[in-house]
Amino acid sequence: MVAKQTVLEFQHVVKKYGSQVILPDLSFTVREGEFITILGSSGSGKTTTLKLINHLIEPTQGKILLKGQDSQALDLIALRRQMGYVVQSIGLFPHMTVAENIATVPKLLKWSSPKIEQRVKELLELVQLDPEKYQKRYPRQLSGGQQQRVGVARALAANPEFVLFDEPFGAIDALTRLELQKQLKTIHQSLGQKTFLLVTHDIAEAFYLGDRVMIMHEGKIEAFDKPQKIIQNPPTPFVQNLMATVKAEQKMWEGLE
Ligand SMILES: Nc1ncnc2c1ncn2[C@@H]1O[C@H](COP(=O)(O)OP(=O)(O)OP(=O)(O)O)[C@@H](O)[C@H]1O
Repeated sequence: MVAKQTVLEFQHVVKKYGSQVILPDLSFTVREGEFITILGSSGSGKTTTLKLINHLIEPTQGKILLKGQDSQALDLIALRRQMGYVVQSIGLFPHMTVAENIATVPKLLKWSSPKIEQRVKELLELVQLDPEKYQKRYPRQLSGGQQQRVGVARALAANPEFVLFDEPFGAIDALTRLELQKQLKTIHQSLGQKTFLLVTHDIAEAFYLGDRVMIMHEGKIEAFDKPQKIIQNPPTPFVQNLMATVKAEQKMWEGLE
């Protein structure tokens, strides 16, 4: 099997706000088509890491390479075009229909109307919303889960190579969340070469979705490996504690059976 190329690399990235060190020294690589989940407690630097990738913020020191190129040297618009971004608050434009929301970036890129219409339909089908039924609705006429599906469709609209998800299902009820997690996994598999990075503090979500899971604590990587490997061999006391919490929770459920 041919090894997949590295598409993202952090080289000794430091992020500080004033004298507060958020990321003391972060290095890691991601390969094309991987689904990476970033798990960590509140304030561990997960969102900061995502924001650095799409240049919402700049590193204090160190380099971020995108497909081998220093991302600071890249044109910001071209860089953002390669990246879809999905956030917890969804951020759909309230005065635009579902179709208009999804079409935002294709319109900026001046795609033709038939091409945009076709893409909107295709994406709504991908996220399992019937285009006939939903494309003319406004966000307020959708449930939270449906809105988040539109958010995913919008992020994928211009066919970006990277999609960044920041707690996309954080505000969604447990049942819908499970459904969306399954769908997202299928979407990632069906798209083939897209690289997904998803931030969460839900352990089950991170381990279910990630080809590799990055566990962060106080701005440092405590583990970055396949879920099974982390479960079998938790590399640090922090990760061991985290795994022990999962086991304790399982026991609690077994006790109820
Ligand atoms: N603009 C800023 N100025 C100063 N400090 C900031 C700024 N943005 C984030 N921080 C701090 O950086 C740290 C990491 O924040 P970050 O949002 O990356 O955490 P997180 O792991 O995503 O947490 P959560 O799960 O709560 O969203 C926090 O202590 C936060 O207060």
